[in-house]
Amino acid sequence: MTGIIQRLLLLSAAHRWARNQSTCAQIKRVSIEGNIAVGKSTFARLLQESNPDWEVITEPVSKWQNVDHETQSQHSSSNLLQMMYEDPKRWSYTFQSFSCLSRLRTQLQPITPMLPQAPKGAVQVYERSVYSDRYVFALNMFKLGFINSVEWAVYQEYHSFLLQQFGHRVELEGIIYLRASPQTCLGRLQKRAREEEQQLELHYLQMLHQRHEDWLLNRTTPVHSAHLLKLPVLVLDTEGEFERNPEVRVHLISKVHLSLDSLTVNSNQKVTDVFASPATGPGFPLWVVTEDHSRFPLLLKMKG
Ligand SMILES: Nc1ncnc2c1ncn2[C@@H]1O[C@H](COP(=O)(O)OP(=O)(O)OP(=O)(O)O)[C@@H](O)[C@H]1O
Ligand SMILES: Nc1nc(=O)c2ncn([C@H]3C[C@H](O)[C@@H](CO)O3)c2[nH]1
Repeated sequence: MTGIIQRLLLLSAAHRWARNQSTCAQIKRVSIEGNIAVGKSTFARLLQESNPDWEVITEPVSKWQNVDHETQSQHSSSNLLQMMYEDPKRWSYTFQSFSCLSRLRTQLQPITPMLPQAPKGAVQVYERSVYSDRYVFALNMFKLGFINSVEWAVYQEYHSFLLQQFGHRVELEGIIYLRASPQTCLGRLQKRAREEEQQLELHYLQMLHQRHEDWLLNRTTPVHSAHLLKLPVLVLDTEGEFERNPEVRVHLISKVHLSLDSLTVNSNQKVTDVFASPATGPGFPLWVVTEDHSRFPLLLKMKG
C-alpha cells in the first residue's frame, strides 16, 4: 500500500516536473550523415573533444563485424559487413535488417544521466541513423538489384511500422550532412584501409553520394514521415582537411553550434510512469516515462 502511495506521489511530482521544465524538451538530437569515409567518425570525435558534455554515439560497426550465432550447437561469430560486401545479393537484405535494428536500438538507448545537466544545453549526436539506413543504403541496394522488390517491400513495411511505433523517441531535431566528392571519399577510404572495404569502387561511392544528395539536399527522395520532411539539414563542406587544420575545424564546429542554437526541440510530453533506475552506482535514482515511451532521469527539486 505504502508502495502505491509513494508511486502516486512520485507520478504527480513527475507530472509537475514535466509541465514546468521538461528535461526531454531540452535535449537536441542530431545525426551526422555522409558518404563512406567522408569523415563522420573523425568529425564526431572532434565535436566530442570540443563539447565534452555532449553525448556522441558512434555507428555500431563492430556489431556488424561480430554477429554471434550458433552452428550445430557451437558458438560462432561472423562478419556480416564482410559477407555483405563479398556477396551483396545474398546478404544485403540480412545486413539492412540487422543495421536497422542496431541503429534503432542505439537511438532508443536511455540518455546518459548527466546529459540533461550539460551547462550549455544537452545534445546527443548520432553517427548515422535509422533514416540513412533506409533512404541511403537500403534504397541504394534496391536500386543496384542486391535487394529484390519483395525484400524491399518487407524492409519498408517494418521500417515504417517501427518508426510509427516509436514515434518521438527516434525523431531527430536536425541532421549534419558532411559533404565531399566521391573521389575524396575514396581517397580517405583507401587511406583508412578497412579490410572489408578493399573491393569498394568509385561507382558505389558515386551512387551513395547521389542518395545523400537526393535525400538531404535536393529533397527528392520520397520520405514517409512529415517530421523528416521538415527536418533542418546543416550541410558542411568537408572536401578540405579538417582533421589537422584547426582553422577549418573551428569554422565547422562553430557552424554546428550556430545551427543547434536555432533548432527547436521536441514538444513537452506527459509523464506516464516513474521507475527506479535499474543501474547501480552513481546516477539518477528515478526515471520518468513520457507518453511517447521515452525515458528520462527525474531532475526534481522537491519542495519541503
Ligand atoms: N577532413 C579530412 N581530411 C582528410 N582526411 C580525413 C578527413 N576526415 C577524415 N579523414 C580521414 O579519412 C578516413 C576516414 O574517416 P572516418 O573514419 O572518420 O570516416 P567515416 O565517415 O566515419 O567512415 P564510415 O562511413 O565508414 O563510418 C580516416 O583515415 C580519417 O583520418
Ligand atoms: N549496405 C550498408 N547498409 C548500411 O545501412 C550501412 N551503414 C554503414 N554501412 C557500411 C559503410 C562502411 O563500409 C561501414 C561503416 O560505416 O559500413 C552500410 N552498408
